[in-house]
Amino acid sequence: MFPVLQSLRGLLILIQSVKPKNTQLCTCFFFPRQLKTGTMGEDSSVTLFREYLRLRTVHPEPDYDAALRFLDGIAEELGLPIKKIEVCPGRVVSVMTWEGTNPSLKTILLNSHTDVVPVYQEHWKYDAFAAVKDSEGNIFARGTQDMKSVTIQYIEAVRRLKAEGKKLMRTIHLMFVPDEEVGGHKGMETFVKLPEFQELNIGFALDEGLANPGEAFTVFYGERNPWWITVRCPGNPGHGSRFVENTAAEKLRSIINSFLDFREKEKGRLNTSECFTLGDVTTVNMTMVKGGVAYNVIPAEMDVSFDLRIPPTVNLQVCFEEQIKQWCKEAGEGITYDFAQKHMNQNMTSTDESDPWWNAFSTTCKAMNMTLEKEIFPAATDSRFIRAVGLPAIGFSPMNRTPILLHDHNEFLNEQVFLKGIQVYERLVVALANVPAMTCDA
Ligand code: MET
Ligand SMILES: [Zn+2]
Ligand SMILES: [Zn+2]
Repeated sequence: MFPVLQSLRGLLILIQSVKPKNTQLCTCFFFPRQLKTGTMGEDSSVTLFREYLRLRTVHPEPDYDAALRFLDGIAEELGLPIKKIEVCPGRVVSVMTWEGTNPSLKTILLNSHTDVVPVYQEHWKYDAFAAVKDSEGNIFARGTQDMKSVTIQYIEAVRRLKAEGKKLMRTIHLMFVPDEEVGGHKGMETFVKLPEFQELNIGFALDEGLANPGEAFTVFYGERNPWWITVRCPGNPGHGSRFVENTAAEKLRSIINSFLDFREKEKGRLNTSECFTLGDVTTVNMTMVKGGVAYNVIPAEMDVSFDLRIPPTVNLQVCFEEQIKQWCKEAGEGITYDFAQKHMNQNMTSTDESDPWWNAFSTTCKAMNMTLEKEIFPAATDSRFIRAVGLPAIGFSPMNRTPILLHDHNEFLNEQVFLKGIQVYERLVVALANVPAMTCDA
């Protein structure tokens, strides 16, 4: 071996060993990000993605300041203005804007949330915030699928279009929102009601979707409604050695049975119908139980919580809540319930070929030989608040040939899939921004 090369390698190993594990060398001080190649021949978009994955915007205490600084840096690189709106104390929405040639037209929103859900680190192959890339190009980190990939893909698509000197007709807003993973109360739910949201003059929105393990890409035109409910069962207390009447536990059992019997029925409906996906049935999961103070004291109250996800086609107020009331009545006296989430809006976005937004979206995908599978989103995203104010929104994360691993251990995304997604957005952004003026623009 040439001694020079050998010592260069030695130097690199030395640098690698003194820097914190898995942090980036190149983007920090060796090469500016604009270069096509980042770390060790890696595409600079991938390097940026990995850098973003390392920010610990994880609940219960997300480092939102780190994300805000990161996004500020990007806005500066891209030469785009960035606006910050503090919707609640410590909860800031940032909006980066690329103005179109006709700024009076309705705009296109590219939305993404900056927070991620917690991890069980002991179940991960690698540090969940190290963004390790294995020999197959799979990048492991919390947020690779949900949804830091999409954030960086939007950014990189816009960066490339700008670099090509493209001018788009409609204005593009890239929006970065906190707290999606905890219900959006201090994020999108509040923001859509503010004048600053109105001022964005949005005509159509893209937000997150899900990976598809096959060749196709899944797109979501509606969502199930999340209902998070706690049922409180009061009862007579007493000594643990007696047959006390009317106990909390007996009521609790009845409630649990009612909810879980319904769960079985819905599971059966999903499994027996070929044309149903998860978004077409109601899921019920018992997620928390509380009550009791000692082995030999019959408790005065026992509470149980459920996570329900209800398809937009179910009559929520009349049928569903009545059903819950009935179950409570059957279970005994004094049972009450309250909601931590009770989304009622059931707006869906048109996927009719005559709809100009959908037409632009779907024909662009077709032109790229992509197959689309249209579904109802089984969980919940910030799209529900966008649709609730009457705007069309499509949930889409360009990840095919990828197992669905959001919120799971060892969440990953392959770098080739990630890179392909940037090209997809490049085409989609152009198509959507150039949808001709229509009646809603007036
Ligand atoms: C119901 S709040 C949404 C939080 C998360 N996105 C979920 O679907 O669970
Ligand atoms: Zn998400
Ligand atoms: Zn999520």
